[in-house]
Amino acid sequence: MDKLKIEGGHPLHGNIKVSGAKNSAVALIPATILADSPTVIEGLPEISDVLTLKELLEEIGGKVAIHEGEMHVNPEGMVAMPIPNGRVKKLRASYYMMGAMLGRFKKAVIGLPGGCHLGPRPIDQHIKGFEALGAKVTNEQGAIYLRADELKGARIYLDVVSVGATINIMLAAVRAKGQTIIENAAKEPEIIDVATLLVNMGAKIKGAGTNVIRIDGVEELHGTRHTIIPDRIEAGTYMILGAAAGGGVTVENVIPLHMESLIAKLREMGVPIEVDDEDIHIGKTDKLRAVDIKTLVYPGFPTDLQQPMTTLLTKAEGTATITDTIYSARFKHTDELRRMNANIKTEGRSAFVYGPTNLQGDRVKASDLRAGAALVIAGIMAEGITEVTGLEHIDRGYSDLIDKLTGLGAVVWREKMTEEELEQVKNS
Ligand SMILES: CC(=O)N[C@H]1[C@@H](OP(=O)(O)OP(=O)(O)OC[C@H]2O[C@@H](n3ccc(=O)[nH]c3=O)[C@H](O)[C@@H]2O)O[C@H](CO)[C@@H](O)[C@@H]1O
Ligand SMILES: C=C(OP(=O)(O)O)C(=O)O
Repeated sequence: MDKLKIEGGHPLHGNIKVSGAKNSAVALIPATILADSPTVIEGLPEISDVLTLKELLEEIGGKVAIHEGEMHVNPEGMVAMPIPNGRVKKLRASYYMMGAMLGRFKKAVIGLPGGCHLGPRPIDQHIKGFEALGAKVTNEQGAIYLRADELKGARIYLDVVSVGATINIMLAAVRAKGQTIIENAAKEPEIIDVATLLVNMGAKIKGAGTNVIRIDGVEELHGTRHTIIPDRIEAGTYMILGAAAGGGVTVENVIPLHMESLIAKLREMGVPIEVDDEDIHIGKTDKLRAVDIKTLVYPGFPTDLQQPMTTLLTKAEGTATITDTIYSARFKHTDELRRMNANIKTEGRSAFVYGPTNLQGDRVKASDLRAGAALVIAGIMAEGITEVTGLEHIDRGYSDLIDKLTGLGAVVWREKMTEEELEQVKNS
């Protein structure tokens, strides 16, 4: 196992290019199961979630190759094999195998999904949707069994706005008989990306990106070629990094419309920002103002950027209140930031950051993916050396992290952990 070492205090400048979106990729890859002929997905990020999903497709008989950021999936040999816990536990998005397999085979057996520990992550709305389409869903010894004689379109109202449930129901409904209407659907850009792939495969979907999605089921889908959208959370992470340690950072390969809530908050803090067609330039700032953040469903402020933003707010003048309305327990990063000299209190679903403070390098542990991003930014801002463990979380979502950061002038490298350190991590 590796740890990340960061020598803080070096100002960053230059250009950094965003990769394809993790939260699209993890749904697009299972979606390839629904076609009867090969699909190519272009612009994939080099992250462990993509590799785990490749293995899951192979487990059910798919032929999958990745070459220069392109994934070629031949679904012809796929069968409705049960997928036990092992790999499924490594990521949350393995739940998209449920919708995709149900859509193609009308049955699936899948272990319960894993992913970041952010407090409770129920999948009741996914199951409600599958049942409305005619599937019988049971939970037997830690695995979900889904079976349907046939899937029939239905009107499904989501009790909570959920990205995962919206996509999963869409995956199952595209090959159901008749029309499905998803009401109170999530509107995230990743949903539009998945719908675009499905439509290019021959599906009939209207309204993706609004809160009502209409799907007219079709008998079969064919393979296609699809380019994934840029990762708005990776882009946001580097914009925040630019504001934290930048002497002028340009984030390339961005869809600026996806970044509006973050751009507004950074400007409110006093960060100079210039927006071009596909690039966002973060100017140099010496003084930042504290702002309040409330995470909301898209187009509100994304929960996935709440943790990196907490780090930036340690540098801002005044008190910032951060409220996570999506994941109430997404605050494990604050314990680690406190070790680095941040002044943060948490209460219920809010954190209060009292700034400015100068962060000091320390040994810290990433408890989840975006906590990892928050700690990497903290290490770059801090005085001295920071060591970050828990890299398996960061590797799930940040493509070429070290090369990208070094390209901006950061001093960051990976080192093997000693036996003693491994023992400490095991016991912590
Ligand atoms: C793989 C993927 O795309 N993950 C993203 C997805 O996660 P995830 O799919 O877990 O998030 P959802 O959008 O589905 O969930 C949003 C909220 O609804 C709740 N809920 C969800 C489903 C359900 O059946 N019942 C229920 O109560 C959740 O607990 C959460 O409070 O959206 C989150 C919110 O943007 C992001 O942090 C994750 O990065
Ligand atoms: C929480 C995240 O991922 P996942 O839902 O895959 O755990 C994330 O991308 O921030």
